[in-house]
Amino acid sequence: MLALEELSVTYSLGAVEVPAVRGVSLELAAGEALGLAGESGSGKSSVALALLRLLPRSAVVGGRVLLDGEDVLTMNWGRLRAVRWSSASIVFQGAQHGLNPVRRIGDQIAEPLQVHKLASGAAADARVKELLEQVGLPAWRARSYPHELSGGMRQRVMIAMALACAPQLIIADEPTTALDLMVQAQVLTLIRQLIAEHGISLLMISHDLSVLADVCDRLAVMYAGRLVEVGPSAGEFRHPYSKALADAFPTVGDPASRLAPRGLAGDPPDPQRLPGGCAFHPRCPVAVEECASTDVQLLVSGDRAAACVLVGE
Ligand SMILES: Nc1ncnc2c1ncn2[C@@H]1O[C@H](COP(=O)(O)OP(=O)(O)OP(=O)(O)O)[C@@H](O)[C@H]1O
Repeated sequence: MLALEELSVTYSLGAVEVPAVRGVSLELAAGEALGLAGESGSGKSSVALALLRLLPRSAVVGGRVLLDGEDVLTMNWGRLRAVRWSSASIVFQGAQHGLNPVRRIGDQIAEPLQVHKLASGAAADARVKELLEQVGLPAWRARSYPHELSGGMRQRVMIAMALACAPQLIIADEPTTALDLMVQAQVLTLIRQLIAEHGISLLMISHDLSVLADVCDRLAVMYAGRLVEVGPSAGEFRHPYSKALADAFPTVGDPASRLAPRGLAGDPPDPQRLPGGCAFHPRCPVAVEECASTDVQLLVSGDRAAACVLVGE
């Protein structure tokens, strides 16, 4: 249903070029949930923004984004407007910034319905109530303003908006990062239920692999703008970076794992000064000489692909 082919994003800041995404190829089947993981600055949000063409045209320097076979990057504005919300919608990190503080919740949820001429008047009101109930909020909340809701409730409203036009794909960028742990668990359960009930595909982005593994069928791990591993959520990671990232977070449902010492030494590289060879090699606990010179591509073996000279075919 969704295919990214060699997607590349480079931000130009005057004379400075920041290569944020470097040749990312990924596929997402109908009804599948795919998690995109990586540390801050690895390029995850740039992928999400490029997907719905929410970046300046000059930033997407290469590749294709095929949604049901149609390239989002080259479609005309009319078609793009139709695709946004109704084929694919996005739930951003930090819901409080996504809602208009001076408009009632119900009016904001109804807006995509009206723009896409799917419902207006009483029919839109009825759909808003239905959507609020689907995300676990009482229908009377349609009359509330964003400041009258908690962070978790506002994130539920964002999810209701994303569902409004019954899209095939929802992109959720760190949907629970700004929430406390209890509310985070509730929102994750809600996302899981909704995608299963409505057969929606999900691209969920997070730095937290344990959260992604809890919701998604497959995981893709990014480092310095590249994919370093793609494979099923169940099963062992092969790339040393994915392993280190997985070790950096406690496992959902395993309280003992919270007590173990965790962390990943060093910092991600500056995109303007990427190390030669594998970009992870200066931090890699198992790097060999070859890693400094070999820029290895993703190698598929079984149901998993990893970009590491030590993993092999
Ligand atoms: N508008 C921009 N102009 C210039 N550089 C940018 C811009 N947006 C992102 N970058 C840079 O691109 C790289 C990738 O950023 P991006 O936000 O996509 O990563 P991320 O993995 O989503 O990180 P986070 O989890 O912190 O959002 C970073 O080096 C970032 O500083």
